[in-house]
Order: sequence, then C-alpha cells, then structure tokens
Amino acid sequence: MAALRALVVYESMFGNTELIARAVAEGMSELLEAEPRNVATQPRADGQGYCALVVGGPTHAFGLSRAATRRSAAEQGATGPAETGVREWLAQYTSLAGTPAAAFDTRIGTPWPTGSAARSAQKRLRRLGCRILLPAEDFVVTGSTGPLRDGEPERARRWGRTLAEMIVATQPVG
Ligand SMILES: Cc1cc2nc3c(=O)[nH]c(=O)nc-3n(C[C@H](O)[C@H](O)[C@H](O)COP(=O)(O)O)c2cc1C
Repeated sequence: MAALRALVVYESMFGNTELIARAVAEGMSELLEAEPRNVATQPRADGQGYCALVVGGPTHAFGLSRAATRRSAAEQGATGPAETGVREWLAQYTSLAGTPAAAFDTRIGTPWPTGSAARSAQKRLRRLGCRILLPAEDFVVTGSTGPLRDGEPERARRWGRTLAEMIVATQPVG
C-alpha cells in the first residue's frame, strides 16, 4: 500500500501558528507522512492523493482572519504573508466531500470567550463535506505576538499523533 500522506495547511502572522502546525505534523509523522504548508504557497487539497486535511490559523476578531485583520497584524510588526488566509483558501473549494479533516487555531487565553478560528474553519470544512476527525482545538498564546503558552507545542504534537491514529484506524482494508 502507498504511504499515507496528510496535508497540514496553516496561516501565521507572528509565527506561533506555524510552530503549532509543525508540531502537529511531527506528531502525525509518527504514523504517516504529514506535510506542513503555508497557505500563502497555495497548496491543493484535492487531487493530490492526501488521506486527510488539517487546517490551522490564528484567531482574529473572534474567527478566521480577513485582509483587514492581517493588515492590522502587519502594522503590529507581523512578518507573515498578509495576502491570503485560511478563509480565502477554503473559499476556493465547493466540495471536499468525504475528506477526513480537522481544524486548529492559536488564540489568546482569557477567562472570557475570545472566539475561535478553529471552530470557524471546522464549520467551513463540514460545509464542504469533510468528515471531522477530532473537535476543533485551540492552542494558547500568552499575548498577541506570542509566545505560545508553555507546553502547547508538546500538546499539539500529541493532538497530531491522535489524529494520525484515527486516520490509520479508518483506512479501508484490502
Ligand atoms: C488583528 C488581530 C485580531 C485578534 N483578535 C483576536 C481574538 O478575537 N481573539 C483572540 O483570542 N486572539 C485574537 N488575536 C490574537 C491572535 O490570536 C494571535 O496574534 C495569534 O494567535 C498569533 O498567531 P500567529 O503568530 O500565528 O499569527 C488577534 C490578533 C490580531 C493581530
């Protein structure tokens, strides 16, 4: 059987979501091939033989980023690519029917609700017909520019490993 390959698409303005995406891909790589790709490189989710799609981005204004929030991040010193984000990338698809998928984000940890780009991405993945493997997961930054809260990359790695276990377990036999 050909090796299982999963696509991990991420958006990151200050680098924190990229660190999480790479940790998720590392955890997945314990069981299959996982390719972390910045959304700015316009990876294709369909027709490439991927066994699963994982999508992650920073929470901006309670959800997925928009051009204006990415510009605002750039004004705050972010160096990540601002032209496109997960919202726009997902919008190019009308169907990803049957694709096993999961979403994650980074956001500021506060006791009050701050919204979640992951839940917003998950909703979009569902609408495209994806099969959601694990509930949307939030990873916490200690401030707008980071850094990540202690232990979050390790937690992301474990989350990635769990995702990969689910992908492997649901592969058709024969
Ligand atoms: C314009 C803007 C809006 C933001 N809005 C929110 C928000 O609504 N809730 C939240 O938890 N964090 C918010 N944040 C903090 C981001 O989630 C944080 O910058 C991000 O997790 C860092 O990820 P990155 O390094 O990959 O860009 C916002 C940040 C920016 C720049």
